[in-house]
Amino acid sequence: MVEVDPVFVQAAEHRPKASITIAEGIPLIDLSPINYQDDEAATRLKSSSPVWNIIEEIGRACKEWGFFQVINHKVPLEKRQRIEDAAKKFFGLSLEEKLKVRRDDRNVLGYFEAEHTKNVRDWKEIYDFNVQQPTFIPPSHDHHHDDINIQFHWDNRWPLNPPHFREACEDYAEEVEKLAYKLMELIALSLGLAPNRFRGFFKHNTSNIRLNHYPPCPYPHLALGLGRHKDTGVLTVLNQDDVGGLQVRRKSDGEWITVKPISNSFIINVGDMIQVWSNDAYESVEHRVMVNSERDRFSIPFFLKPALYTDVEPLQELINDMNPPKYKAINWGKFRIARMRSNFTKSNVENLQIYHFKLSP
Ligand SMILES: O=C(O)CCC(=O)C(=O)O
Ligand SMILES: [Fe+2]
Repeated sequence: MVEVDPVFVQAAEHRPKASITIAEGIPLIDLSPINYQDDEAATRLKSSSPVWNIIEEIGRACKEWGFFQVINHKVPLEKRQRIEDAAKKFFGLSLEEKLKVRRDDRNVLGYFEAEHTKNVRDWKEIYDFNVQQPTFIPPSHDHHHDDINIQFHWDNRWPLNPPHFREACEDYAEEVEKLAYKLMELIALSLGLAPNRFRGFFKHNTSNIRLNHYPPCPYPHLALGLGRHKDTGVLTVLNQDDVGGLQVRRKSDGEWITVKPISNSFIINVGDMIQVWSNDAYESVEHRVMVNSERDRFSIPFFLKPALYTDVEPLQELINDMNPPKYKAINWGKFRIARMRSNFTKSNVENLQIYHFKLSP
């Protein structure tokens, strides 16, 4: 009998059910008609009808699910395989080796094995790196050395092993970032906005990639690889392997639905900041990760995030007398840092959420 470490045990209502529901409904979108990789001209959208069909499908998926999957996305398979391989090799190193690049209470990037979500420890180990260098930009223009400016740093910590780890990570990041910007154009169009409406928010972006490793767990009925949460950023582009375990909370009935892995696809989900920009037209949806007792699972999310100094608020074009703004401005830097703090330790208070910024009706 394996002794259960109580730090990992989920409250009864948050444990996975014995019977799982596989998602039929998560829309699968074929991006074949979108040729953003070819040349300069192709990066501008051609408004052919197949492209408009995709825009419509994306709009519907964002409204009904907050999630969709894409195939024929043009991220080269070889780059994807290289980072997957690098992740496996990195997590296969000794703990002592991995701890050399462990994140600490000043620098939030690197390896971490003790993350908590909603105050319960996740059954996983992770490695985070930021996509843009230099990664530290003061969250406000007024250069005050207040709490926020001095508490955290974002400096990538690259391990010496495996060899070419950094290169594999950076090459993949470049590709997946292009896909994320293209998806943001499509999302903008689906909201009736100019395709480049969001682009300016990412000049000094704080986007990051996370390598997740969920080892086999002796009590998968009690623990979760990653507890229920919503992604705080703008958009997530997730690469999951063939093991499965991601569950999405279906908006129509609140049921947890397992997302079936499809090879060489990406799972896309709307983050909190799209919810605010779109004034709740598109909502960020809860999801979680189940573990199993037999197989290691690996996943690689790319989190698209704005510059720290960005004030995120409902977009002018989307609000009017009939649809007044539902949120006051959220400073991304402050929001992110408040959430970062809560990831480090167990605490009794709920962490900061976008609904704390809701304006009363
Ligand atoms: O591992 C997964 O499938 C999901 C990961 C995730 O939701 C996250 O890291 O925010
Ligand atoms: Fe997530």
